[in-house]
Amino acid sequence: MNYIEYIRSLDYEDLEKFAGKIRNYIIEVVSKNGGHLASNLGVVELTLALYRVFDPYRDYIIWDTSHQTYTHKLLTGRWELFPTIRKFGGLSGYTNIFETKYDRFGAGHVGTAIAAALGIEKALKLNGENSNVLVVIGDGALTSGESLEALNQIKTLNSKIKIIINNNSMSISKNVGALSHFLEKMRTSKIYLDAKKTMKSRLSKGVEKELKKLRDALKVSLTGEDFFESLGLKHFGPLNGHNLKELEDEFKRIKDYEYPSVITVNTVKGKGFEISELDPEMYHSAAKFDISSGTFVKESGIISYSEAFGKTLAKVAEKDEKIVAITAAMKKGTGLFEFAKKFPERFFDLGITEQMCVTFAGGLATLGLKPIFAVYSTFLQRGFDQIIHDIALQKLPVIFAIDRAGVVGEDGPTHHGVFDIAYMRMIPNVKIYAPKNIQDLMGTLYTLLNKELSGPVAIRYPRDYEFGKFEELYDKIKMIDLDKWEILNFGKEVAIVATGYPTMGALNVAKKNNWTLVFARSIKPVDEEVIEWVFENHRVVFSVEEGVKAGGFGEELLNFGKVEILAIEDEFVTHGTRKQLLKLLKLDENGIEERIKEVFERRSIYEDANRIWRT
Ligand SMILES: Cc1ncc(C[n+]2csc(CCOP(=O)(O)OP(=O)(O)O)c2C)c(N)n1
Ligand SMILES: CC(=O)[C@@H](O)[C@H](O)COP(=O)(O)O
Ligand SMILES: [Mg+2]
Repeated sequence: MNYIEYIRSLDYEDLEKFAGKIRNYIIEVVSKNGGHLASNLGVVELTLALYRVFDPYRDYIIWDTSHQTYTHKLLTGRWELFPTIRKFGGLSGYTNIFETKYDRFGAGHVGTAIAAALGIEKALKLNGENSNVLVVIGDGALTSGESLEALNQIKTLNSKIKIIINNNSMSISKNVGALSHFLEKMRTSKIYLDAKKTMKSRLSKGVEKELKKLRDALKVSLTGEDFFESLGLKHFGPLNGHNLKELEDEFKRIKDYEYPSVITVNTVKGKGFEISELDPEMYHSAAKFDISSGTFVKESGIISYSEAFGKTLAKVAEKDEKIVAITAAMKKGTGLFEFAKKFPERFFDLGITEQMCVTFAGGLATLGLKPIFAVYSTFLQRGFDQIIHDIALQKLPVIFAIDRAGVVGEDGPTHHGVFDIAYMRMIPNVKIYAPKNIQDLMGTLYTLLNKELSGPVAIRYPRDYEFGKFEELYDKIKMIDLDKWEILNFGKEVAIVATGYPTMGALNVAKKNNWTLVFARSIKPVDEEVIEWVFENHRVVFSVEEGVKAGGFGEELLNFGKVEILAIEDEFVTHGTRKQLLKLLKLDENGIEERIKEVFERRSIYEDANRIWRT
């Protein structure tokens, strides 16, 4: 069925009913699979109106971040497959050019759409093609550096793109920063909206030009100088993002507009499902939930790495006023909730500005504060230059709490945190630690916060959890000799040197097979005494890490002897549960054992043959 033709055939009453049907379908599927519920519920009408006026099969509609593209997916040929979304082998939770070419540009990270759209528009022009190029971007994503860089070039590039701002005043948490205040004023200015309505109804067609002038002046007087117009874009709206007719009328009006334009659309994040409307932050990236109560389906008695990190930080910070925490719009995900509540003056949510967060932390560190930037591994990729140029070069004692290190699960390849060992390890002056479990993460953090640091430090930990209670774990917390590797099992022939999350699985394998297991909490520096002992006393040495092989921990060990590296090969990892992916990568217990036995057998056959040949 061609849903684009179908939605165009409906009158507004039926279209509204269809919007309801889409909402129910999204709620039903997300309740089973998890996903970006609130963001998607907010853009149902926006997507319908947009696709009645513009053509997703002909025009180029680029969705920023693309976590809000479920309606787009449903309308562009994926209705039946939708229940597979985010599941292993199923649809991606984001736009993906390998899924369909009507996902015009893949994303997952914030702020890429305007730049991509400008490139696409230029390419179309150079190819002699003529299609509309549009961007749909959230108010949160709009504030990221890359969006602002691209906005700044629109006029110079003679672009005609149309940018639709989905203005719901939310990033994941409340949106922050001056631009968000500007949008918020636009959104809530009842006077503006009312005045606009009155003017429209009172003035005749002939004075429309005057009306527009008046409207612009009014906009400026209420919100300050119009940010977008000062960049050379025409600014329309704000529109009611849940009024299909209002949206459609305005989209039609600007369809053939010859200038670059911005249309602000006010939406309610979580719209149409009371539970998510009331708490859009909780249902931004929702786990599976019970539809009637909204309760998340999760095991009881568990604690996540993020939670343990955040609670430990908040506790230690009670006694140390120098500790300050930074997030790039990820307060909830990184577990900084408690810290933010307890120490608002020492907590900084700088919006989606990973680069800035790194340098900001550097500034804090120069004057003796103890900054800790809690950030997902995949998003810290944005701050790579800043880590080198602003932090490491100057040996500034900034702690990078790298959450979601390793495979993250259902978010897939845009979000897996598999590159941080490689991108941090290559930088001089940086120390990197990878705890083996939650107790160890707490001890590592506690130690780092209680000692004098000589330069930047990273701790990496996964999107995972364990059974346990924070208070009990905190009672057992102790200072750790961080750079000392620990031999957790003494065995024969084979030695496994493991770092981070896979260590505990590897330990079971080692015990079962009477092999040596060394836990390398410190990826950098290497404990040279222990690694030399390992090579002197074992026939085959394996390294295990949850990260890419190229530039990873195993490669560091190659400087000391021959190592069989168990890590992620040179490929992007798909989406699925963390368990499924670790199995796929052979980094779970069975996989580690299987690979070691395979290599060990191969090596033994080779060595035996060699011996026979020599005698
Ligand atoms: C570079 C980067 N940093 C952080 C994130 C995490 N993140 C995903 S969506 C989002 C909020 C986006 O807000 P907005 O664009 O307003 O979309 P909404 O969900 O409100 O519709 C954030 C911070 C990301 N995807 N990419
Ligand atoms: C779209 C995005 O980048 C975030 O919403 C991300 O999906 C959150 O991931 P967690 O669920 O791991 O916090
Ligand atoms: Mg938003």
